Amino acid sequence: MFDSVSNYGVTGRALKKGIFELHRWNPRDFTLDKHRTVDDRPYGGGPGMLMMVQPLQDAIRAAKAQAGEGVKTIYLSPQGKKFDQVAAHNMAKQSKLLLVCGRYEGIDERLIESEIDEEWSIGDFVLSGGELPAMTLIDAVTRLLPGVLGHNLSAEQDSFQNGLLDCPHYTRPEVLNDKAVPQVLLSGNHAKIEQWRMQQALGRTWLRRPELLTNLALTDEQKQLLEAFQTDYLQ
Ligand SMILES: NC(=O)c1ccc(NCc2ccccc2)nc1
Repeated sequence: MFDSVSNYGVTGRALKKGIFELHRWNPRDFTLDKHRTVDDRPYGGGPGMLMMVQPLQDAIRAAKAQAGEGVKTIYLSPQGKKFDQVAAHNMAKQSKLLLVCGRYEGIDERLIESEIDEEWSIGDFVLSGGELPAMTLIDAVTRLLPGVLGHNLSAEQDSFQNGLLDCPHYTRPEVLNDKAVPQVLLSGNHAKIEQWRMQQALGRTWLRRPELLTNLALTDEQKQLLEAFQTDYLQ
């Protein structure tokens, strides 16, 4: 599964450039029985299985041994803290991250207490494993590492970089399905273009995710731009 972040795109290139390393540890390789069992039954009964403790614990300990000092161990689960761009920025400052991906109904609570530093969730939904959340985290964090994105600028302007949704984007042709590109974008007036983009980001955040605005301290200029957007919209 992790080939998708190691062999393609921004993350694949960053790996190739040596900007980050990715090591995989599969509990199945730490099994001691001939069936290579990695699941186990839950005490108290109930549907589903849990990750069997011994292979997972041994895999985590082997990964920590290889990582050495200063590794932060993260468990991906629906019970974790909600991952967002601020969390991605903080994680990008960590030199070593160990991502534990659960399957089945998860892992023994005692393993979380003894081995996990932080529990994170990428959203309020349940997936069949923690691998896709782990790859989501790898992608979001890697993009923030120096040298990964062509222009660091695009990382800053990335939506959610400044806590706002992104502005709309346009490319060729100038007229598409009878719709023209907003004139300001063809004007070459970069101050006006930047202002228009900020106004669109503010307006779209107000329309689609107003709760994001409550956490932001808008500058006077941003307040004016948003008010103008709202007046126009409510016309
Ligand atoms: N929302 C998420 O980040 C997420 C993480 C993992 C996951 N599935 C694996 C799993 C299920 C139950 C308990 C622990 C792990 N689904 C969603």
